[in-house]
Amino acid sequence: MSEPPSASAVDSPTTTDSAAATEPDRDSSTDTAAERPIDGPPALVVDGVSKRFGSGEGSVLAVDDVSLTVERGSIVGLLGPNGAGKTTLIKCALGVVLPDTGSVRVFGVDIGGSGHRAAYANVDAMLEGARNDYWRLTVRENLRYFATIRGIDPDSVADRHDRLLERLELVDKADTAVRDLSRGMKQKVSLASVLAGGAELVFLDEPTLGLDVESSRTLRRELRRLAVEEGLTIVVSSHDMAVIEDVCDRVVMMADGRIVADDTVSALLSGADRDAVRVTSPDIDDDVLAALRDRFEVRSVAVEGDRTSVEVAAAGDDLYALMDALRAAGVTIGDVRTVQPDLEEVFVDVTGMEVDVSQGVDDGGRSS
Ligand SMILES: Nc1ncnc2c1ncn2[C@@H]1O[C@H](COP(=O)(O)OP(=O)(O)OP(=O)(O)O)[C@@H](O)[C@H]1O
Repeated sequence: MSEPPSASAVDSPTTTDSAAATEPDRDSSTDTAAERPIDGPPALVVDGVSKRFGSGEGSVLAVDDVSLTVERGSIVGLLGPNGAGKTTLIKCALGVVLPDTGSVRVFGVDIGGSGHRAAYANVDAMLEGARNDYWRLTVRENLRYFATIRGIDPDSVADRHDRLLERLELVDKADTAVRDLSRGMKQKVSLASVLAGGAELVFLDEPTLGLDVESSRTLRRELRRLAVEEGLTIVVSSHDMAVIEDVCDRVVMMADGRIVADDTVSALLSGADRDAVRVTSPDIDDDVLAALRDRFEVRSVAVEGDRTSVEVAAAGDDLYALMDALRAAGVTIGDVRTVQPDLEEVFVDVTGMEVDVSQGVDDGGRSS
């Protein structure tokens, strides 16, 4: 049977009682989302967490003294190149990996303390895409199953499940076995399953992996709605900049196990030193490009038919100098546009690394 393990069953060398992450006992100290007041401590407080794998020379410091607070009802994006420590940090926050130092509090409860089961009553995760679906069960049965293992009578949340199916455009597939769905559909079922039990804090690792453009848009819309209308707190790790830019209130960038930037999307974009213009003309040949490269920072060149576009870092006086240089070279300017920085460029600036395009992000033709 092709029934992959649930997110709670992620292998790790050092684990706590991993079942606590997604299959908590509903003891008297836990309450349901509806019962818990909206005010209260932050959804997540990570304080000075470090995690090293292995020992001696070959060891890896995956997370290096990271502190982070995530307010209730916010969506925080976790960005970083491969190996930056994102997944390890999430696993530390989930209690699936034990940090070497530091503490994690979930809705005010220290997960290292005796209350860890209570802490996890309202946390769930989608790690590694569609792996937490039960493929022999139908879509609706999956939702009922995941509500049940969180200690919730599935009949009592049937309306919520109907809404989720509707919002994620899964109504037509509600009675279809998950194994018969496309990869993208399975991905959406995974998300619905994570949300089915009413967890108040969810960690989503690459939630749009394998989704087509339309499905990705639907999912992003639903994530925002869940945060804004239902107060869900979401920590999303993705290489897909569109997801991060679209849905996140705030972005935390990691590199080499450390946080290297932590701000709102707009603040990160406006702080980027990225003033540039893109000039398009049929007259930009190799000689013109060489002359431009001598005097300016040429960011990219793209050739389309008989027209060449060149993106040059230029603002203020540099912009006048650029225009003068183009005129002197006999270039007829067909089109000039200012280029707004995007999150991908901020990411490259901050981490000094390229986004891994194999993980679903293309470079928008900038890599010529
Ligand atoms: N179980 C483990 N045993 C040994 N090393 C590990 C383990 N898990 C992660 N690492 C190492 O820790 C570092 C951080 O890995 P992690 O998976 O947290 O990064 P990431 O930012 O999530 O990367 P990606 O974007 O590729 O998923 C890497 O060098 C990785 O090889």
